[in-house]
Amino acid sequence: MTPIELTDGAVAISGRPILRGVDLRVETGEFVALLGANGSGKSTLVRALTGLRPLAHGQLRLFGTDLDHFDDWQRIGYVPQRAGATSGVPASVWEVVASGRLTRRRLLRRLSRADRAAIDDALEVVGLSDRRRDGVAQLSGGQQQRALIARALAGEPELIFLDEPTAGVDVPNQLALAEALRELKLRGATIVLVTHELGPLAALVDRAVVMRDGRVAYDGAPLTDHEVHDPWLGEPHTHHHHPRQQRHDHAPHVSSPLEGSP
Ligand SMILES: Nc1ncnc2c1ncn2[C@@H]1O[C@H](COP(=O)(O)OP(=O)(O)OP(=O)(O)O)[C@@H](O)[C@H]1O
Repeated sequence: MTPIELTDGAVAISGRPILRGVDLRVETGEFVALLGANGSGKSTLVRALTGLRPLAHGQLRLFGTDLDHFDDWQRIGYVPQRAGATSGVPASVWEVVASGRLTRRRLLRRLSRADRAAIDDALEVVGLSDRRRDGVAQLSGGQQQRALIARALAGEPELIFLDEPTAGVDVPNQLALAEALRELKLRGATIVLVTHELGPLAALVDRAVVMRDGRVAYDGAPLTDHEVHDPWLGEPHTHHHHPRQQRHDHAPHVSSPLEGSP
């Protein structure tokens, strides 16, 4: 089942059009980077794709089911932008990660062995096993970000959205994050990641979707930062072909960071 199929999606906030004519299809196991300038609509698109922001127009299907009928939310993980996410929460790292297991647990049941194993595994993947007893407030910003990612991973989602996970994160933490995402990708997860700059994540990304003024301006092979700013992208692409086709078309001309990798 195709994880995401958005057709002609539009979002308006307080009557102002924010997204228009957005077509986005993401296949199982794809790692898609959502790029674009501040205010271009990346976060709004992710909120629309997770059902948090209603569509004014268009159709969204998640895992083959129309959003109106979709109720399998445990298949989806969402790591929102970090600002304020953990402020004032006197929880331990383990508790934060364990909270991500809630959607899989029956209310008022004790944690099962499977729950505990998933929590341990998530901590391991993001490299925070040794910090499990610490309060989240004791962690650096980058480590807090990893704890939030582990929380999403504890639910064992098949499709995961991450909004700016590397913003304000130092290089060692970016590398740890890239490691965690590589592991997720190896396990077959579908990943949609919002970012300004790919940095160490570039090698993992299969496809770049560049937003501009609430529309998809480019959908295809990942570009280097230099190419994203090239004048030939000045005219928004009208996005007629299938992304795979487009990626193929571009492959010979684009020095993608992926070329030559498996
Ligand atoms: N809750 C809101 N109320 C009013 N306007 C909003 C709201 N959320 C987003 N917008 C507007 O929608 C547009 C797109 O915002 P969005 O956050 O989706 O962009 P973005 O590409 O994610 O940018 P950033 O990188 O700054 O997060 C912006 O003009 C923003 O001001």
